[in-house]
Amino acid sequence: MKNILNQIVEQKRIEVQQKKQVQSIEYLKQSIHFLNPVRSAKASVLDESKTGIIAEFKRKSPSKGFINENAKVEDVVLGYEQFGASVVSVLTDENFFGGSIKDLQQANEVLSIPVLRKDFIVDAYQVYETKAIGADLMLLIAECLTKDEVHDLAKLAKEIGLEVLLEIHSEDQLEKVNEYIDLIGINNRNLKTFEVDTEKSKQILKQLPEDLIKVAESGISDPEVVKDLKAAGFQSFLIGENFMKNENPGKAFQEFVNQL
Ligand SMILES: O=C(O)c1ccccc1NCC(=O)[C@H](O)[C@H](O)COP(=O)(O)O
Repeated sequence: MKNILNQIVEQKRIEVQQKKQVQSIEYLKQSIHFLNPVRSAKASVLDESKTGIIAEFKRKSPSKGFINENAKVEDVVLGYEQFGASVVSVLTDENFFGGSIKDLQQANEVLSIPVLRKDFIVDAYQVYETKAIGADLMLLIAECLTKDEVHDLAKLAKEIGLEVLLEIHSEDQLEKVNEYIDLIGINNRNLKTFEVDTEKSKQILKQLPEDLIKVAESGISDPEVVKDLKAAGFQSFLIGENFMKNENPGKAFQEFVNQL
């Protein structure tokens, strides 16, 4: 049986082919020449006046269904920034996460901190698109890409001025790390069972390359876990649902940060 990631990627490939019919890759390439340089996520995570948290705007998910369907992007992300988020992550996948490119553009317009495009990138077209919509960094998921694909997509991203977060689910995926990766994330969520185990991040931590920013991802809902992961050596924490499940995610973020 296909796991959820296989299903998402299959759908994503169809989507990308459809997009190419509407707007050519050549058009996208031309449209990125006049864009501003990126706001560095690496620098923002290392900035000690901030929390190291990558706070996510997430309307729904395959594991939880609707979390906060009608949340207003600007209100949420400005709350995140005001109370010390280092980066804001915006899901742009529509089918499985209820996100959109418009959500990312709206976030980008009001934020000073870097914006991560959270999607399932499998084609160079999406890398140009990520730059064209104004994101500062993009996610690559090792589980759904070959070593060569990770290399080529990350290299292209760097050439056009994007930073790259590579997400891994297990130690054997570390062989896909290359010189174009800026941040490495360990996803605590098992994509077959949706169970989260925040201890998983710690188990792989010691084997991560020294020079990369280390991000613990998914299932974090307790400030004590952040403290523990920080003491273990993580510099950054990607958190979505725990904030988004509240009516006022920005306020939930503030209360969480006050406990750190
Ligand atoms: O969130 C899911 O259910 C999910 C399912 C399949 C693939 C990816 C999924 N999530 C993407 C993410 O990486 C999370 O949104 C992110 O790490 C934040 O996680 P959380 O704090 O648990 O919302």
